[in-house]
Amino acid sequence: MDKIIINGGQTKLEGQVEIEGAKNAVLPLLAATILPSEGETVLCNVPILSDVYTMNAVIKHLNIPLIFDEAKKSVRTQAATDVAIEAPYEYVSKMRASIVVLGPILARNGHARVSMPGGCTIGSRPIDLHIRGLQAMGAEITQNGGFIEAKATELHGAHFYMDFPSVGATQNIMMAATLAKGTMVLENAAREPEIVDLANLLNKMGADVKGAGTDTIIIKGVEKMHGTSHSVVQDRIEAGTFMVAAAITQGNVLILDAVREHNRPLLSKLSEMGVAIIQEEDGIRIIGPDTLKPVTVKTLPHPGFPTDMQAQMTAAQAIAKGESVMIETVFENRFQHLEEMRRMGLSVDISRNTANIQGSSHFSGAEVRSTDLRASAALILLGMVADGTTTVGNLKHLDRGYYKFHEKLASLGADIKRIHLEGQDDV
Ligand SMILES: CC(=O)N[C@H]1[C@@H](OP(=O)(O)OP(=O)(O)OC[C@H]2O[C@@H](n3ccc(=O)[nH]c3=O)[C@H](O)[C@@H]2O)O[C@H](CO)[C@@H](O)[C@@H]1O
Ligand SMILES: C=C(OP(=O)(O)O)C(=O)O
Repeated sequence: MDKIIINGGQTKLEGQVEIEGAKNAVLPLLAATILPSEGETVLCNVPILSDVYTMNAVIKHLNIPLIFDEAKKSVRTQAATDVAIEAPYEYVSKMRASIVVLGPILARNGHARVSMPGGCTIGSRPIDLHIRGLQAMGAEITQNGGFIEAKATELHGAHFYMDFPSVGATQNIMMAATLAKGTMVLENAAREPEIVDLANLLNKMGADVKGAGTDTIIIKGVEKMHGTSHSVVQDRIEAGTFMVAAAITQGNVLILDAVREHNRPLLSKLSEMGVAIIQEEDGIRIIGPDTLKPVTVKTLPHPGFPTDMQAQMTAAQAIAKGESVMIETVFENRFQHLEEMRRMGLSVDISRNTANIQGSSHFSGAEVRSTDLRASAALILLGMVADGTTTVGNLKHLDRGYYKFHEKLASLGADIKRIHLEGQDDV
């Protein structure tokens, strides 16, 4: 078991930080390597994360030769002629995003079996929209023994309206439609930058996808697809996490190559809090003020405020002068970090999906435990401004989405280290 130990209170982060390729982009990009029937695919700027190893294992299990060169941060796959049909529980239970292999396996084989993803600590993770979209394209879907099984003699295009712009359902339907007969029109589609990145890869592979990044995506089916090369888009959530880190420590940090367009809602809220945001040639500089102003934030699908930045933003609201409000509309159970933050002195009232946070200039270090991926980052952030020592445990969540997080913070001046305790496992 590992723990992160932070001596906080005095830190003012300074310097510049490099951001990895996006976890939430690379996972569907890896799933897309199922689609080509010829050639090699090379993905560059691949982040070194436990979720990437899990998705690599799924792809290899499907008979697709894959090499992950960590030194070059690249993944190479060879198109397979005999793609297997099943993604077992072993992988899907580790990572719900593995459900995005359903559409591509079905497109290649006319038959796919994927273990049901189930819920997770941040809320239930239903896949009704994935299923209804594939059914609209002619797939027959059954659920049995914890598996979802999809069969289609021939997938065809259709009009499908999603009553919520689900990221995963958009990706699954897009990928299934690339090799279908005719034209698929997907309305109220998710608009995240990671959707655009997937569409770009699919088009380089020979697919015909238009409109990604808008709420209507049109996919014209093609006969076959081929390998290509592609660089993964930058992780806007990792970039956003470092923006908040600079903002709360009265820091001055250049987030290298950060894309303003991808982080517009966060930058707008940070600016409302009094943070200086300067666009430079090499990235975006964030300068934290002496005192942050309180803000009301509501999470929404892109281009609204991302739920994946909610926990980190509450660390900023916690130290703002006055009362802030956080409304979480995407996942029903994503406030567990606030309970841990109470151990450090946070005063918060939580009622259903709304947290009223009383800002304070005094927090004290404590032993806390991360409950999910972004909770782990948020606790580390608050640990940097709390007096004394904060110890953050259960880091398996952090390792799903952040590469060398403590080393990057240390290089900006934080007093932070990671220790390994023999013989004790995360639970
Ligand atoms: C690997 C990845 O990219 N993960 C991201 C992706 O997750 P993911 O793709 O799972 O998120 P979705 O956009 O699908 O889910 C958002 C909401 O829609 C609901 N829903 C979803 C599908 C469905 O068939 N039915 C349904 O009701 C979910 O319960 C949830 O309340 O987008 C989320 C929302 O931005 C992010 O927090 C995750 O980091
Ligand atoms: C919730 C997240 O990821 P996932 O969908 O992979 O659980 C996240 O990245 O914050």
